[in-house]
Amino acid sequence: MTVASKETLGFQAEVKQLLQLMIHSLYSNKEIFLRELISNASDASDKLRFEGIEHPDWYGDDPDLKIKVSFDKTARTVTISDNGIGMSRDEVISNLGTIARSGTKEFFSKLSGDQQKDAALIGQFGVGFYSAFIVADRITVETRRAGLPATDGVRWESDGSGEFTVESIDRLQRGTSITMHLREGEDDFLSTHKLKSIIRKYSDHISLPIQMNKEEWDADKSEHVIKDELESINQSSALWARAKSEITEEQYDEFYKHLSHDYEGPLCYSLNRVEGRSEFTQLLYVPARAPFDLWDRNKRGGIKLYVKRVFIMDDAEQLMPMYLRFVTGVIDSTDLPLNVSREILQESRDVKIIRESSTKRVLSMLEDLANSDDELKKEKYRTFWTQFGQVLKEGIGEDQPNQERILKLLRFASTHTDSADQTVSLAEYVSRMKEGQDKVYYVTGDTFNAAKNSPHLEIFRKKGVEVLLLSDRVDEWMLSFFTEFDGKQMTSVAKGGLDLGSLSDEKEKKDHEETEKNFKDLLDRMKLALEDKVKDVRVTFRLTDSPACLVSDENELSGNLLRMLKAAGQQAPDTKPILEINPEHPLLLKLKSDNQHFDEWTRVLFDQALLAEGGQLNDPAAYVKRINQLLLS
Ligand SMILES: Nc1ncnc2c1ncn2[C@@H]1O[C@H](COP(=O)(O)OP(=O)(O)OP(=O)(O)O)[C@@H](O)[C@H]1O
Repeated sequence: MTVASKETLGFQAEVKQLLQLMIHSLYSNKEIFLRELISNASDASDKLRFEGIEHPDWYGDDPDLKIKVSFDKTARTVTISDNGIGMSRDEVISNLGTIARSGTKEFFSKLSGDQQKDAALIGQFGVGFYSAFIVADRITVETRRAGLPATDGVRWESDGSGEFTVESIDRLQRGTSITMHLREGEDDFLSTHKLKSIIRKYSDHISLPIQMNKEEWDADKSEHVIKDELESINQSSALWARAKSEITEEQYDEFYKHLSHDYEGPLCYSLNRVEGRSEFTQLLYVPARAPFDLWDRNKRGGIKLYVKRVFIMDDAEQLMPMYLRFVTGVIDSTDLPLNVSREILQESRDVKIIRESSTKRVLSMLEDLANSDDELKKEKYRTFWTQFGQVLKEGIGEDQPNQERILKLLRFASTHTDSADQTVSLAEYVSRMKEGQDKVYYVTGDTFNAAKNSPHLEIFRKKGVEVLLLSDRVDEWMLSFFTEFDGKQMTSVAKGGLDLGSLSDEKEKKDHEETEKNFKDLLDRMKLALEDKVKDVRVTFRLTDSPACLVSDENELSGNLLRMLKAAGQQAPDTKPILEINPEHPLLLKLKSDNQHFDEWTRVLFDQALLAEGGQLNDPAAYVKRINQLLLS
């Protein structure tokens, strides 16, 4: 197929929207465009280094990868050039005309129209190439993909208002040149000093040289003149390969932003060189906020793999367990082969060692925050937990060898604070346990309120025994992987017979036996009335205010888990709950002595117990009808 030499195409609707937003909301931080373009140029060089392993001829007579920044005062342009992988015509059209990225839909749905809030969101989404339009009213991109002939060059041009043009050109050198025609009033950028200082501020960590023409004072002309000779502006060594003492906080931060496309700095980081059986460097960051696509299993980011400084792949998922997928960073291995593939990674012994070591590093970083007395670190751990706690919980099932360590990092809502904030650790719970208490009690619910108001908690509140309130979707699943903490059994308050052990005294126990005998008759009749609904009806002493509640048998799935399974379209076993009644409640006392409408009352009690624990009625209309009949009787 022959392509028309010059064609005009429209931007994808989202690009137009993004451009509008960006120009208005990021103006106060406009110099970031340079960081974004240099970051892209660096990625393009990484890609060439990788693809060049198989195609060494692509380097031709231009083997030293570098980035050049220049400006032209007369034409009022700034140009950033690289000799990286470049783009073909098709790549130009899709890369610079659309946004093909996971999380795009979520991003657009979160925009509020409020400039400040949206600016933060855009930053988080990643501003990228299009940020150049903040300072430019026209952009010209000239590029040629490595490996293609000089006649396959492409020129892309746009004023950012809705359309762009693409045409074929001859281009001798491979790689990409981006020329920004500056808007009125942006002449500040036409200065060596200004550009140098922006590069040093944001892009010092870039591992290839970023070069500019030297500028020198010419005594004869009495002015600064620009020479042909080039100089490097940055240190141009991989950040993780530098001595720790030479890396500043800002450089760690900027490198993180380059890796993660986050506009905020990380929560914490850790740089280590591991020597011994396996040799590698790991620079790992925990972000301060969850990305749009945390729950998307195909999300980008994660760990970049390098072998002896050569970039190999993005998102090397073998290097970090799934439950730590929020960690961003670089692993640079000395032992892996350069032509390593994802398949090889899966089986490599070196990769296993790296993964185990990285996992331990991340857990240590988190422990350092979680166990610190420093207010700032404590606050950071709270932030971490709010953003990533639910993901970390997956580790309880996924990473048995580190389960003990992860358990100590868990934080829960609890009746101690009665707040939805998850701040209580298991160790804290244990330290507050009552004299004679030998179990860790918890309740699960669909929502925090369902858990907090569960009738099962009544006796615990009365006796002042703390109960953990669990309402994250992952909780039930997680609980199936650990049965005790610090030798204390994890015990659901909604399962099995309530055994408060030595928390009840002898007299209480005697009274209970007596009551149970007294109610035997009533229980039998209720059981008959609810034959198809329940497994058993029994007396309970766990309730103080509610007339009845449902519990499941010790070895059966809880009502909450059954509902979750059904909601997820999964096969749920057909189990019946146990109805427990409060022998002191007036409704039960009435039922005991009054035979009128016995079956209706019993059904209503059952339905109410189901509603109270967050369940749904099978036949809500029948329930309403029954209540109305009873109200009238
Ligand atoms: N200098 C370049 N050389 C080769 N390809 C490039 C270059 N600059 C951009 N691209 C291509 O254009 C795509 C879009 O760039 P853009 O900056 O908008 O997004 P991104 O780099 O993928 O993510 P972010 O927006 O977070 O920077 C890149 O993914 C890359 O494929």
